[in-house]
Parts: sequence; C-alpha cells; structure tokens
Amino acid sequence: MSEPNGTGDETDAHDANTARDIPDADDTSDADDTPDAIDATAETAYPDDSQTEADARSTPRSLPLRVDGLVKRFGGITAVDGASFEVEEGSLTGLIGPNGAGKSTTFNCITGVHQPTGGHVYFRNEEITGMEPYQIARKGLVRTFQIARELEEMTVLENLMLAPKGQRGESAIQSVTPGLRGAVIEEEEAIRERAWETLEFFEIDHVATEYAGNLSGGQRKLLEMARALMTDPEVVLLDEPLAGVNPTLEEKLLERIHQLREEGYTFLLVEHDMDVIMNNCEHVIVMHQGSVLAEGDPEDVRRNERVIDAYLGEDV
Ligand SMILES: Nc1ncnc2c1ncn2[C@@H]1O[C@H](COP(=O)(O)OP(=O)(O)OP(=O)(O)O)[C@@H](O)[C@H]1O
Repeated sequence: MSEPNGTGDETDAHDANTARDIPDADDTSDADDTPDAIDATAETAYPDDSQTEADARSTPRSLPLRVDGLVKRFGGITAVDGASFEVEEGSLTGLIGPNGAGKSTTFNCITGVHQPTGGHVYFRNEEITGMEPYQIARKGLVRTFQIARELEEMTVLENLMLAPKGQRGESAIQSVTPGLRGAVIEEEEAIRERAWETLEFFEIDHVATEYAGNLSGGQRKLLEMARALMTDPEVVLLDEPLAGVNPTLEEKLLERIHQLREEGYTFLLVEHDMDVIMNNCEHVIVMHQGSVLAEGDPEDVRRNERVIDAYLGEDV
C-alpha cells in the first residue's frame, strides 16, 4: 500500500462530499429531540434570513461524524491512507470495500481503539481524534465488533446492565449513607427495566439469565447490539453485524436497525453482503487500499467503473 499522498483519492472523496446536499434551515425541524441534538442543531441552523447561500455553505454543519484525511500505519503497513468521508444525520450509511481495504481499522480509529497516525475525526463538530474509547462512547459514538465482545461469564442481563454510562455504582461511602444508597438502588432498578426492554426489543429476553458465553453466534450479535444501545448512543458503527447470522435473524436485525433509525439513531454499517448494503443503505462509501474510492447512492456505486475494478469484476 502507498504512503498517504493527499491527491487522487482524497479529491474524489471531497468531490463526492461537496456534491451532497447542504441541509437548509427547515431541515432542523426534523432533528432528533434529544438535548444534545437540539444543542448541536442550534449551532448549525442558519437562523438569520439575511445569511446568503454562500454563508450557509461555509457554515460547518453539525454532522454526527466526519472523518478527514485519516491515516493509520502499522509499521510498514498503511492500513488507512487519507480516508475522508461524512455521515449524515439519521442515515444508514454503508462502508464497503474489498478485504483489507481498511474498514475495520477506520472504525477502530474513529472509536479510539487505535490512535490514528494522522488526520482528524469529528463528532458533531468536536474533534475526538485520539480520545479514549470510553470518552468517545460517553459522547454518544459507539461501535460493535466483528467478533462479539460480551463478557462470557456474566449473564445476558448483567452484560446489559453494565453498559450504561455514568452509573453511580457501589462504593463504601454510599453503603453507609442511606440517601445515597437509595439513589443507587433506584438507578439500578431503572437500568434493569431498560435492560429488559432492550432484550425484548431484540427478542433475546428468553436467554436473559444464560451466561453470555453459552449464546449462539447469532444471539451474540443481537446481544452486542443491545449492549451498544444501552450506552445511549447517537451514532452506532456496526462492523459486520450480520456475519454468521441466519437469514431469519438477519431480517430481524435489519428490521431493528431501521426501527432505531426512525427513532433518530445514525448508523454506519460495514458489511460484505452487497445485497444487504444495496437494499438497506441510502448512501454507500467505498474504501480501497485505505482511502475512499467512491461514494454515492447504491445504484451509482454499483455502476462505478472504479468500484467494479477494485472488486476485480465481482458483482457489487
Ligand atoms: N493491528 C494490525 N497490525 C498490523 N496490520 C494490521 C492491523 N490491523 C489491520 N492491519 C492491516 O491493515 C490492512 C487493513 O485491514 P482492515 O482489517 O482494516 O481491513 P478491512 O477492510 O476491515 O478488511 P476485511 O473486510 O477483510 O475485514 C490489512 O492489510 C491488515 O492486514
């Protein structure tokens, strides 16, 4: 793979990005009504009618996710080579590319699992490059892994109950302070209730008391997503959530993703099954050799000669 060059591929990505619509002020009416989203929208709306279209274009939008010139090297291997792309609010965006294109490494750099060698990652206009995974998760950006990472020796319910951020938890002080102890118990009950609701949503409530290590591969994928949701994310990066999942479960998982999207979540999906990408994502980003080769709606991407070449003539 080549060293970052900041030329051809970056230009393509940039062109593709600028070709996408800039939301007008009316778009804010559809915004998610969580406090964060309202704050973020306030930063980006174009409140003053006197603003010209050019002003509006130059106003940075509060995108849920923006990756700019991301580079990651492992010794002599350049896994990510100047990748730049944006993820739109409330979208289900697909991230595809041949094996070794750099998709998982990109996810790792976005979510703090890896320290990028170069470039920038922004979550709602805030630079999060190089932050720790827990800091990024707290802000509302989480990922799932190709190989699910649940705690095998805990039950499914316990796995979910551990996930929410900012829990008071047990401490010596609260155990001898009646008021505090009551608050902790109340919080735990609320989390337990939400955990049950989430298990029901993913239809794995019947295995709530099973050790996570005893679940089937497909059930683990559902648990992984359920755990991600328990952290109250705004943006979820899904790394091959359907790999090894049977068709019935696959349909269920996709249905859940669409349902969550309607509730205002934003998803970036890495998936090798092109039918899944083409039938479910409204925007597709194609990575090749560490950078963005093309992006657009599924049909544009499917017809793109460079994409077809990158996949060596495989059906995209
Ligand atoms: N920790 C690592 N150390 C060394 N090289 C790595 C590491 N992680 C990834 N790579 C290399 O970086 C390149 C990109 O890998 P990555 O897993 O990001 O690709 P991918 O697009 O997710 O591939 P796949 O679709 O096969 O999962 C590959 O050449 C891979 O071998």
